[in-house]
Parts: sequence; C-alpha cells; structure tokens
Amino acid sequence: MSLESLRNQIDTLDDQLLNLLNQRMELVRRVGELKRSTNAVIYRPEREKQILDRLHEQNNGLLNREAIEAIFLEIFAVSRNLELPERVAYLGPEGSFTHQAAESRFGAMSTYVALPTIRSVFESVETGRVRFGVVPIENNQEGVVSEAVDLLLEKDLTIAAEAQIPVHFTFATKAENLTDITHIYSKDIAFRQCSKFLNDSFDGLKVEQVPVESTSKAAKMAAQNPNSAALCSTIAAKLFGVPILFGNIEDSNLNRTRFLILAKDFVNQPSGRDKTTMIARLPNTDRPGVLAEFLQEFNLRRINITKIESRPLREGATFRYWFLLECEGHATDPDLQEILNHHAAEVKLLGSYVRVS
Ligand SMILES: C=C(O[C@@H]1C=C(C(=O)O)C=C[C@H]1O)C(=O)O
Repeated sequence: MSLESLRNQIDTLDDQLLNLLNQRMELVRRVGELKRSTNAVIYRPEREKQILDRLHEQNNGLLNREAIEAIFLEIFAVSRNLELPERVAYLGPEGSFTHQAAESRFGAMSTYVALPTIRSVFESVETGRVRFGVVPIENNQEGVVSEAVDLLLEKDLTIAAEAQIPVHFTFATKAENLTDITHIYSKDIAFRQCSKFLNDSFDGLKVEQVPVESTSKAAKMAAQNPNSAALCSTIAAKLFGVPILFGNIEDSNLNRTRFLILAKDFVNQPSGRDKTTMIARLPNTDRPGVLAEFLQEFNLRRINITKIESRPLREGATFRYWFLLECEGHATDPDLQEILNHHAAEVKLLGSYVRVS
C-alpha cells in the first residue's frame, strides 16, 4: 500500500478518534454536573484504575500497558480539567522529579504551581491555594524523605494517590574541567543515590556537596555559578541551560522514587487493589510488646504490612517514636476497619488509595 493511502486511512481514523473523544468529553461534562450537584470529588483515581485495568484486559492490539496508560491518563487529566480546572502544587522549580511525577498523574493541561520546599507544598494544600500537592516520600535505594514523612504527622492532610517514576541523574556543569568545580548542588537524598559516581570522580579533589531544597533548584544554582555542578534530572539541566557532562550517574539503574499526592479530606472508594497509610502513636512504647502487639493485629488478619518507619516524637530529651505504617487493603475492609477501631485513639488514617506496585 502506498504512503499516501496509509496516511489517508490514518486521517480517517483520527477524525473518528476526535469525534469519539468529544463524545466522551460530553459524558464527562455530565458526570461533572452530577458531581457538582452532590458536592462529590472530581478526581477518582480508583475509577481511572478500573478503566485502565479493563482496557488492558481486553486489549489485543499493538499497544502495551504503558502505552495505554500514557494515552488514557492524559485523557483523564483533560477530562478532569473540563469538569473543574484544578491547581496542583509540586516541589519545584520546574524540571524536578516531583514535577515529572505530578505530570504523570495530572497531565500536560493542569495548572501547576512550583513551590520551593516540601513544607510549602503541604501548606499550599492546607490553605486551599491548590487542590493537590505532590511531594517525594521515599526512594527505593535510599529510603524516606524525612521532611515529607514528618510533615504527614504535623499537618492534617490526606493521601489521594501515589505515583512512582524511575529516577536517573545527570551531572550538569558550566565548568570546563572537573578540577574547576568547588561546589556540587543537589538534594540531600540525591547525593546518596549517586555516591559511587561522586567517590570515583572526585576522589582526592576538594569539592563541597551543598544540599538544597530540590534537584531542579540545584540545576538553577549551577547555572549561576560556573565553578559548581548539579546532580539533577536531564530536563532540569536543559531548562536551566547547564551542559550535561555525564548521564545516568545513579548507583542503581533500578533507582525509583515514590511520590504522594496530597489533598484535604480526600476519600477514595475501594478499587480492589489499594494501600492504606496511617500514623501510629502508640502509648508508652517503653513497655515490652506494645509495638509487637499492634503489628500482631495485622498478622492475625493476614494483612500485609508494606512499610513501617519510625520517626522521633521530639518530646523533650526523650528517645521516643511514632510510626508511619502502610499496609495492603482499604480502610473500609472489615479486618482493617477493626484494627483502626481498636486503636482509634492512637492511629490516624492518612488515606487508602490505589496501589501502584
Ligand atoms: C468522569 C469522571 O471523573 C474523572 C475523570 C475520569 C474519566 O475521564 O474517565 C474518571 C474518573 C475521574 O477522575 C468520573 O468520575 O467518571
């Protein structure tokens, strides 16, 4: 078949796609009206997951799961914008990994607000300046982003969804030679993800590692000082015009970071594949067995705990802790509900949401 005839067929299909997409948008608009009349939330990650699962299951064409997700997540994001344009804050500046994570959920058409610190993202959701906030919570090689974990305790927000992205670092600098570099900027946890590269490249050189609020802020700083460098995303280096000297400098090529999408009073319906996050402030953890007894409640009900992190309570000069705990399942599952009821006084639910992996 000729190129022209193939392209003609593509044009015909595109016309049909556009027509179908407009029909879909019309239905979405009506869903939006229904939601507004009942004050229901617009963003329904569990419904979106259901659609993706169904499409994936019945798919027998060339598109794989990632492709279907990429296309439909964008369609959902455009739909939500039609229902109600919503503002999304993220740890900026532009080009941060958090920005990429935010776009993976909210698409290209949402209104984004880049904020300088994780705390300011929490605060912008708290004050209603934005509807959603995206913050990094943990890296699969280096563990939690403690600032974000501590703010989950301090602030009264809920988790609407999670996102994960692969994280690859570039080494960007305006310096002519490595020996001209006196400072390297990045986020604290990012230095640790690139420790092998840093040890190999700067062994014996006097270079100061300067932690800044985000990796894209690091790129911005490196753009201003030719004797410095940044460990940042390729996108950030390009955005701020800092030449990339090395790529993929992370210790592990399976490096991934997980992000939380925060909102006020957000409640998801069960999707069938959920995760629940809670904060446990157990009474008097000095007594033997307090933590074990709490965990045993999950074990007895065969609920899989996927994460437990202890953080300091910061009560005077003591060494006492609260726990961030995550498990499989939804807070409305009878078993999990039982635990939450037993411990209503010491456990705060942060949310149940669609599990990504
Ligand atoms: C249209 C809806 O609202 C949003 C958009 C969706 C879509 O485009 O299919 C799905 C879920 C919601 O995030 C809905 O809830 O059905």
